[in-house]
Amino acid sequence: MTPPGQQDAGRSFSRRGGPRRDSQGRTRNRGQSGGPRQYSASVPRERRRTADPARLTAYEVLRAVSQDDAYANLVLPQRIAHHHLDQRDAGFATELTYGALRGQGLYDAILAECVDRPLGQLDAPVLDALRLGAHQLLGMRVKAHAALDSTVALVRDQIGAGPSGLVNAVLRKVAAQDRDEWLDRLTPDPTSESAQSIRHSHPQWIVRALRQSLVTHGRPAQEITDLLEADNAAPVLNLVALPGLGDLDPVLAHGAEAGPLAPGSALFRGGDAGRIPGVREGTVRVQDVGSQLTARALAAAPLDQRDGSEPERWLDLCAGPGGKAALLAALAAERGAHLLANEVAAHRSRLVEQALTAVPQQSWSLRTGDGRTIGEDRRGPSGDFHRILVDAPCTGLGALRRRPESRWRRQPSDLAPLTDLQRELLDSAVGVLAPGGVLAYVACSPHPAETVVQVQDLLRRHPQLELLDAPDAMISVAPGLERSTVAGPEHPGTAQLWPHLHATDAMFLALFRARPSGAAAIDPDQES
Ligand SMILES: C[S@@+](CC[C@H](N)C(=O)[O-])C[C@H]1O[C@@H](n2cnc3c(N)ncnc32)[C@H](O)[C@@H]1O
Repeated sequence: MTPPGQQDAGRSFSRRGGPRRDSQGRTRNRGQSGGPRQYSASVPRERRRTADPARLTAYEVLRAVSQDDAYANLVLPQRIAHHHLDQRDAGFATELTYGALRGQGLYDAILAECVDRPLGQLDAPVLDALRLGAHQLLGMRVKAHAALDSTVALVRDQIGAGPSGLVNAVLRKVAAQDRDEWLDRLTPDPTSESAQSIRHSHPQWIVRALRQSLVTHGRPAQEITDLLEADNAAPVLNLVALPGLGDLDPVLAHGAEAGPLAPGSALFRGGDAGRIPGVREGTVRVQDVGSQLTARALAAAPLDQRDGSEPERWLDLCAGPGGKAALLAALAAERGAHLLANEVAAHRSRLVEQALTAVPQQSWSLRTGDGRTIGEDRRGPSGDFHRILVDAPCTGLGALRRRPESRWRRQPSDLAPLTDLQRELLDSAVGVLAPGGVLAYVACSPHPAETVVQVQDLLRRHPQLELLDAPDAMISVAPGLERSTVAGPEHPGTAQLWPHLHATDAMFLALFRARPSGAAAIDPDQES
């Protein structure tokens, strides 16, 4: 497939029937006549002035991300629709946007070698355009002349003629070496942490945190390379047919394949999710398989000493935007249980409501409020919940492949306030957990401080809790899952999924059960 703009660039290149000459008759274009360069050497002034819509789309998303702190996955579909991109151009714009965002660390390191001033002194729009050019040159199969010509046209069109000469000159330097040559030049010792940070385009503190996470969860430290690579691969769309509501057959007939791990799941590589049968109706939902497994494991975990005379009450304490709530509500509806979905942010609470529209109304209700005050609404023991999900706000280090810009936004200093909030939300949840009820703690992060340390601390603070076997609960809903890949020897009761092993987000799950009143507490240190 010829990338957008590549044919155009080729046409403008040959329109004059041979190399261009300057007013003295000197050849301006040595790239066409068999020299090593593929790009046009024509002066920028003579190039096309308009940006092609696919590249313009990617540029607009990068601008929104760096200027307005926008989320690429939310802005990109809007810009694709605005520019009426067909499927091919939409695919190109998606790869260009996400690739440039994920690869930003590597591309900035390369650009820094090619610019005669610190990158921070470049205008932000120019830097974004350079990143797009660099990704086309080094990360996509776009011919060098097309990458250059189209990026310069984009700059002329969107920023002005002034910086187009700089962009042209810088991208020529970038194009003078291929990706491997750049990697060798920038990282002579490829095994060092700083080299891995550049090679795999992750901030160094995240490389360190992920390596530490692997070791904590019983994985070899060498897997860090696979993990970082998995973060950079475009994720396949994961789908779930809501139990009792969604139908997977038309989804499979539409070109999806059955998901190998989770029941009722499918994987789709064909692009536009909106056209998949059931997605518009909300009975089939886009949801990472790891998320599906954590919700299903909570629903499957055994309660203790319940007589079953009254319907189970379930709580999703941090529900927005509603992915797990929708799956839980559908499971609750099948079992005659009721789910209360709670979310603190009003706009995210509305997203939860939308996510739940396909589920019968009598099976769920919504609360918009701080999860830390949920106990204040409780009136006597009837307010206690039998199954509670605490999918707390976290660093999201486990979902870097799906949120391409997030690795550059997160800071190490984010960790402490997040772990404080996780602890407070967990304590609040324990306060409304019925005796014999099950609490699931989920984090979209493998970071030790957000996972196993939270578990140990919670068990210490609440001796009435026992740790259930989360890997077992997961395997009970996903028989294809190998225990050794989710349970480490030091924390065998907790489950950790990995992008490079399971093709899911790095989701963490711990399950706790409140001992029924009167049952003896056990020393938590012996238990975990
Ligand atoms: C990791 S997300 C939950 C994802 C969700 N379970 C899903 O599957 O779609 C965490 C959510 O917690 C919400 N949140 C943050 N602080 C909260 C609080 N104090 N009480 C309740 N929710 C909170 C955030 O707004 C965010 O929507």
